[in-house]
Amino acid sequence: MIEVEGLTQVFGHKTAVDDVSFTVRQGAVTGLLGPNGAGKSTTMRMIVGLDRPVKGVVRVNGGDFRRAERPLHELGALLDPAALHPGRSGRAHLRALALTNGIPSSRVDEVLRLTGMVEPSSRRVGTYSLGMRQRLGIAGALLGDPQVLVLDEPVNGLDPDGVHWVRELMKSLAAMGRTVLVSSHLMSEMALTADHLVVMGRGRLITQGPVTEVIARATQSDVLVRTPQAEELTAALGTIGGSTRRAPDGALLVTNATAEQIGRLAASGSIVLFELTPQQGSLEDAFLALTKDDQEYAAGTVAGPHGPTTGSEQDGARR
Ligand SMILES: Nc1ncnc2c1ncn2[C@@H]1O[C@H](COP(=O)(O)OP(=O)(O)OP(=O)(O)O)[C@@H](O)[C@H]1O
Repeated sequence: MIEVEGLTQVFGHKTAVDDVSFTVRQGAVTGLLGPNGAGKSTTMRMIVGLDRPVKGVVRVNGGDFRRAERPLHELGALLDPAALHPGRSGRAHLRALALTNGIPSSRVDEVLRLTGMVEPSSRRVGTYSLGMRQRLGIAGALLGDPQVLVLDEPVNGLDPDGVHWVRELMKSLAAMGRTVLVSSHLMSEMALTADHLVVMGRGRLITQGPVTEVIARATQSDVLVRTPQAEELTAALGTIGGSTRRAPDGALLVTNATAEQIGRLAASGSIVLFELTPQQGSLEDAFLALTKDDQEYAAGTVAGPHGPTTGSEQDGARR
């Protein structure tokens, strides 16, 4: 378990993380989401003890991870794969890590096999692709077979096979009772992987909770209805405060009424229904709704050959 209480980090005049509190439970994958610059990496760096918060407390399995006797058994982290020594081979990098942490070198071979890195492990890290660095970083995080994993953008640069592998790995670690905190910008991937979410924006906590709850809270849940008696159904729904609009394919999208209410209304009014399907918003819809006021770097749209391109990370839609 990871407990974060009132975590705050300041860089010069910038409050990168502002009084953030959340809990990452064991036995689940928790996704840490937020727009660029939201403070995710800074939060993760404080959790793993790389940076000291100006305020707040982090507890890993109830204690201070920086005082752990066998840190790699307690917590494994993937934070910055670019920070690997380019002149060392992948195997040498892991061996050095293992040696300094009292881990047998047989475990190096195990994690190399687990991450599909046996073949390139004798090559210098400087020759690795981004995806290979990610795999080596994950191998390092797994080296101590830790109870807690903190992975910053682990699927960045991985091919579809690698993305699938990381997803299954995280799920299997959670199923074994481990604590997994992972950040990603890939909402479709997070929707498939995470059980819980922590959403940040501009350094602050926006929301946290089970994925389905976060989506339900942030998106409108319509019910899709197909009926040859759309007008009658719309009128009937009006009596209970429901409203309808047309989907592009002609179906009705009903707001402010549950599938059960619609079914009952239709039955009592002898209205024929061909389909009655609750629609759930996507995680991407929820993310965009939750963070719409917290986009530090909002891009503009390309207006076409005669219009200007507005907004960019450089010209700063910073508010
Ligand atoms: N060492 C640092 N010195 C100064 N500012 C920093 C430093 N590290 C982070 N920041 C700033 O703190 C804010 C949060 O950055 P952080 O990298 O934690 O965000 P993030 O959510 O991980 O973003 P991204 O999704 O783009 O990786 C940003 O405005 C960033 O520029």
